[in-house]
Amino acid sequence: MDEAAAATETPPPASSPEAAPPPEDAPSPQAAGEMSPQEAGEDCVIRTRALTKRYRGGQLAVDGLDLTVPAGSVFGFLGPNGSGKTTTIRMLMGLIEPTSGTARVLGRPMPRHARTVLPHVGALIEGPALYGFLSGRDNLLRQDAADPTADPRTRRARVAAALDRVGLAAAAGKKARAYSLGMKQRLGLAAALLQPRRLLVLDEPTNGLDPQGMREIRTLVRELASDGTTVFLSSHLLDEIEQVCTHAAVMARGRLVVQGPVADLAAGARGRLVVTTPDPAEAARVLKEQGAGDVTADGDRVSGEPPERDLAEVTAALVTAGVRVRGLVIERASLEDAFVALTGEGFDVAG
Ligand SMILES: Nc1ncnc2c1ncn2[C@@H]1O[C@H](COP(=O)(O)OP(=O)(O)OP(=O)(O)O)[C@@H](O)[C@H]1O
Repeated sequence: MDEAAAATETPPPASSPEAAPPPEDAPSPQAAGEMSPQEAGEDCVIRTRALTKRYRGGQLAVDGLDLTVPAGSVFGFLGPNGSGKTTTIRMLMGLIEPTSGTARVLGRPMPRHARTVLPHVGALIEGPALYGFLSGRDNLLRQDAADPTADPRTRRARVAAALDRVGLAAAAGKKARAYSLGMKQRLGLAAALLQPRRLLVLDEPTNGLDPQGMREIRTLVRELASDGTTVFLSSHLLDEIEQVCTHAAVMARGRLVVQGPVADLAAGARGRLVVTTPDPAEAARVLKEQGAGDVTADGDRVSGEPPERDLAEVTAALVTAGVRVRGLVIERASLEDAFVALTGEGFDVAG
């Protein structure tokens, strides 16, 4: 934990107000192997090439990552614990240096352009740093005061608006140590929203929250995205990504497994044929005979990989064999199915 522990978790504020970085990078001396602005793509909010991080202890945490996050997307960065998500986010935010490869955020190379990029990025990384003895409002006032790009004249109004946005207006005067975990997460989000942002980077924003708290954060993420902010959100929860994200990248053991629109990723995996019947043993036999793969029976539910042939034939074969069919459907593949199909392993690795 040496290097990361030494780094601040909150991105360093810029030391002088600077204009929004244009997507086309100003001509600047570029290191060999760095992307040209054209390559970076104007509509990409985050783009990495062969991004790699090996920690001092020798752990290869991120291995040759090529990530492309389109502008306006809610991008889910998905992977089991230890797959390299936080390490990637730390590199994107300029908190740690990559071992090799490049990362561009808002069209600019990081960490070199951190001072111009970070004022346009709201980040919530590994839980917000809060002063327990201060109220939620005072925490935000203090954070805003530490940001040289923030206008002090509008500070109170912006803090009030951010608290309102995350549903903490009524609890604004309460000491942060009395906040629930969900309220602390929301306060962290409010801190990320003190200024208009082009990109929000949220590392496991629903971690440790109860289902209600998770729903609230998800709703908030959707609202923020509908305002045009690109949201990059890491999670180890597949259904969370399916519910809230337009795009996703799947990581496993430091490597990118797949990325793209969520609908396409799930469609890449075939659904399962599910037969509901009081005759599961006979149904399983017929399904296997008809070419279904990986047939399993659970109570009155028999499922398998759909065979190539017409389902009408499968249904007829079941009926001919005397199987009483109550239902026969193809269940839509989930992102989890896609993950399992792509990696050949379950999702709860090292959970
Ligand atoms: N500071 C560090 N020093 C050495 N190894 C580290 C450090 N931080 C993380 N690692 C290792 O790098 C790998 C990737 O960790 P990382 O935290 O990036 O994964 P993650 O996908 O974010 O997982 P989690 O959800 O558990 O945070 C893990 O094997 C982890 O043990």
